[in-house]
Amino acid sequence: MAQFLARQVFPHYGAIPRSYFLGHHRAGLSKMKNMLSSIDYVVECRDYRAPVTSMNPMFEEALGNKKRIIVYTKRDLGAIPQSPTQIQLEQKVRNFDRNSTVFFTSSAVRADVNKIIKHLRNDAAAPEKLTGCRMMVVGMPNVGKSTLINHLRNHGVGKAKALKTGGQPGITRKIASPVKIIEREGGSHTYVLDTPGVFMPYVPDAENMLKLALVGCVKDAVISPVTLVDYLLYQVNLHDPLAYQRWSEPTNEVVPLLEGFARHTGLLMKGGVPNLDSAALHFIQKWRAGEVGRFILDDLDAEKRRREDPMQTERLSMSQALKVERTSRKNKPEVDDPST
Ligand SMILES: Nc1nc2c(ncn2[C@@H]2O[C@H](COP(=O)(O)OP(=O)(O)OP(=O)(O)O)[C@@H](O)[C@H]2O)c(=O)[nH]1
Repeated sequence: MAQFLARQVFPHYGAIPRSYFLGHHRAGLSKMKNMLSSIDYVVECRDYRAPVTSMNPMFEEALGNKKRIIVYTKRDLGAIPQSPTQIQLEQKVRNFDRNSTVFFTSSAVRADVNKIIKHLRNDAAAPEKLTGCRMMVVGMPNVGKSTLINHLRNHGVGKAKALKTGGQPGITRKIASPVKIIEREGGSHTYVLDTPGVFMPYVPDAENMLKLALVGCVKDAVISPVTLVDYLLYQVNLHDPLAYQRWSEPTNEVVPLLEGFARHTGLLMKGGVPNLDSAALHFIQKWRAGEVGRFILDDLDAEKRRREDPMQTERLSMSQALKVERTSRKNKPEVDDPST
């Protein structure tokens, strides 16, 4: 067989929607801002598999200078534990966030969650306040905020799950009641509020929209699953073209890959025709479960170069982003909220 050459550029960015800013995102963000005066501490969650792209600049503006930690969730899905790749990429991410305290967690790994509890025991105390310390967990939809709070509560005060979690974005729609995660003698306990995931009003770069959809920040119905798998295939091939060898030999063509996958997994329609949409959704789920390679979607070296170039560092401000979103809504039929 001729040597396989992976695509170095993804060629299909054409018709990707750039917005997924739903009513409960807007309302959640505004409520967070209004509540800020009663909040002592912010935990910002980002997805480990898209550490740069899953950072929502809206939070920078909305949450101001509150004391904060950053937690990169779903660590188990972004690299092999303890591998040199994991160590290197975490170092690079830490370098981006030099002024913040940063954690990388797999919710199921006790040691990861305990490190956060240990830090918060010292750092998130408010002994002068009768109400204790009130923290808010924020982040893009589906990054694992509620799951993290459930684990903090379990490891912190030994109590069972308090919040509903799920594989699609939008499970938490309103700011929840405070959940106690640390108990202290004298009553200055630490409480956490869960918040609805908030997407950005406008994503200028179509590739970032594909990354956010792949990691699950966007509902699966918003972008065609075959397009998403095509982008995923481009990414998998850059990392390890043998990661899908159970279903296909290395290829840059999404349709033969999905046909092979559908045949192996029985996703066939009448007459044995492969069901490509269904195969695409299942293939994405396999990747999200860590079964098609564990790697991150962001190119951290390119991001470093971008940050070092002062001409490129400018980001859209909140009002600019909202303006672009309003204009694109006027020009196009609005993206429905498929979850309502
Ligand atoms: N593999 C893995 N899955 C995780 C981890 N943390 C969360 N998840 C899964 O990610 C999905 C989303 O988790 P949630 O806690 O509901 O996410 P959320 O940020 O609260 O979501 P919204 O309600 O949309 O704001 C669930 O299926 C979790 O089981 C993790 O560290 N590793």
